[in-house]
Amino acid sequence: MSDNIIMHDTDEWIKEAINKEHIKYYEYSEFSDFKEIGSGGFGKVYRANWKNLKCFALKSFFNLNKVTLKEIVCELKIQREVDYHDNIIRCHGITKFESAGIIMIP
Ligand SMILES: Nc1ncnc2c1ncn2[C@@H]1O[C@H](COP(=O)(O)OP(=O)(O)OP(=O)(O)O)[C@@H](O)[C@H]1O
Repeated sequence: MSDNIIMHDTDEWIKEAINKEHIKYYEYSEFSDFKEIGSGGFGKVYRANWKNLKCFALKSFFNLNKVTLKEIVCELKIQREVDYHDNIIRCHGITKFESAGIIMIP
């Protein structure tokens, strides 16, 4: 399988999950007051207000390439299996800013 196909499949998995409402899509413009709170191997983590109603942690990615996309899909699949547990941080959805995808956590 070529890299392009992997990229396409992974991208399609996210689009399909959003279309089928397994993952909620948030408009990036609904967030404000970003504050950097941490960083990991794939990118930075921000705290931001959503519609001035609620705060979320937003996980951003330095480089949204095929490897990162595969990691995002893998993390979302694992989260789906374990998100019933109180000690597991839930993924609330996904948003997109320019070329950088961001996953949200409460
Ligand atoms: N939901 C959250 N609430 C508060 N802080 C968070 C949250 N998620 C991540 N952080 C902060 O951001 C840092 C980086 O988190 P992230 O999940 O990106 O990386 P990691 O899992 O620690 O490392 P890697 O990405 O290399 O596996 C954490 O160590 C933590 O300080």
